[in-house]
Amino acid sequence: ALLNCAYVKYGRLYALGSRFPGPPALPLIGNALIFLGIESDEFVRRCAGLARDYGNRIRFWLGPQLNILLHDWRDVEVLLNSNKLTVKSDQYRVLSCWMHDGILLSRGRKYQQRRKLVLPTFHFKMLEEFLPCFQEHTAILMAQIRAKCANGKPFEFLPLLGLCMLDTICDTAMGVQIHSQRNADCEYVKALRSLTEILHLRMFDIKYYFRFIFRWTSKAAEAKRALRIMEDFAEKVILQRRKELMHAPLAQQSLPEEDQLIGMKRKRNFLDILLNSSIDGKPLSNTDIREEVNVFMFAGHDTLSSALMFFFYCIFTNKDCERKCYEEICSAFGSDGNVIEMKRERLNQLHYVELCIKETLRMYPPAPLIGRKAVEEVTINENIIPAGANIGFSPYIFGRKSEVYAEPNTFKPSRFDMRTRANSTEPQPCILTSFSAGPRSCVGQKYAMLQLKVVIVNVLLNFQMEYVGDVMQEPMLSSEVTLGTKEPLMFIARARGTEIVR
Ligand code: HEM
Repeated sequence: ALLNCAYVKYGRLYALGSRFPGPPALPLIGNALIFLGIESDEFVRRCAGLARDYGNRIRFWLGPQLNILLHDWRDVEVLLNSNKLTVKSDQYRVLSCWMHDGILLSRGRKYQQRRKLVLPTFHFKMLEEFLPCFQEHTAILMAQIRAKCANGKPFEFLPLLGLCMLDTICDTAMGVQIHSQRNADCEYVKALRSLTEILHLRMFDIKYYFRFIFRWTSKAAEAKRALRIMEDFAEKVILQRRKELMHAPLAQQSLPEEDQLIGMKRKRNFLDILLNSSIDGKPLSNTDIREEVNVFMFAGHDTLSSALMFFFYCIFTNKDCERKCYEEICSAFGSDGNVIEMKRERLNQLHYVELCIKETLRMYPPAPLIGRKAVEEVTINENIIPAGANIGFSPYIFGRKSEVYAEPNTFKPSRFDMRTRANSTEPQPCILTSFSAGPRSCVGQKYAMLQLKVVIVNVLLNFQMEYVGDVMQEPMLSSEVTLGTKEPLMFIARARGTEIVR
């Protein structure tokens, strides 16, 4: 009877899975050894190695779990745009202790409600209101870099960017100033860091993957403690804000709905919007709100710091691009870095900077892997994907495909310039998958673009930097939850118009 059950459950999965090429699998554990105990820098290389050895459609087994990687652009298009493939893959399950049923993980009707709820928070008027907040936290980053200029030594840029993004997302998501740029040792920041690290371990290291094993490890206690700190923090903020909003002047509450969401004069944040929202006529509970706030915190800071670090690496190692970005910024904002009037119309003029951002995201996508689960059998361009299979797609591997991007290892922002692409000989289509696409695309894309531009404008107007490392050798990448590098990327900075002190 057991064999019969196993046959019914896994027979078709196995039969259809075997049609895809992939490394030889061992009984019971499948290909789990490929990922056993690997370091984060190995992960990207192993996935890229699989794609090189077995092509655009690959399968590998993690125990009884079938995983299929798709990198043919026709498959990717179907995968990302399909309404049948919106459920996240099993790997995301480890995030559920933190995100619970928030927009990132939820599915079905709940997901549709959440997406509808969250979208207005990214309305362009709302984003415009965030500009002073972006600028305020970036000004502290400028002071930090200035301090690095003074001692003239190479410094690691990523931690500075990370704390700046953390301060900003906390402020825009919850309206709270945690001042992590001034005090990186605060309990909340440490908890967030430790949790993100453990979650990545859990996603890919088989030692931590299964809950019944993980719960006995020291990491489980560490994660539990970090989660408690963060949940308590968010809960306190929500309660406090709920109380404040209850006492908000009546005049504000009688504003038309659109204005209530985005038009109020005082500084607003995502939390306020969620507190004013309802689903099926019922206001959201504290738990519902906490789930969404957690998603923002998770999705909205490491992605941005990774993108910024690679952006600066790309342009400081491509001096011509740096010069063009600088000139464009000067023509929109003037050349005085001390008096920057941050306006959306000006940021919109930064066409070349935007091309450089896109090109950076192609070469170094902050979210290097995206996963979906086939809950029912689906056909993608004549290939049948069995129900129960995880389908993975890596924007990193895809971004380096020569069939899609000519000279994929060269930083060439013009490839995204639709104004010149009409006469281009480059392969079509030139798509950017770093924010995903289709029904589960990144809702924070516009927020991200604005925030990136604000930091870039400030840094380029105030500083010139040099990358301290071998310009001819691409850095070795590592994949934690977001893409990073094995060795830190070091830079020397000097205030514009002065000499580098060595
Ligand atoms: C450069 C920065 C960013 C990149 C590259 C990025 C990339 C992505 C990607 C690839 C996904 C799809 C994940 C998946 O399908 O599993 C995603 C989803 C998401 N992102 Fe972003 N993101 C960025 C910034 C942000 C920011 C700043 C926020 C919020 C403030 C945000 C909020 C979200 C949310 C809520 C989702 C879930 C959407 C859904 O499932 O419907 N992201 N992001």
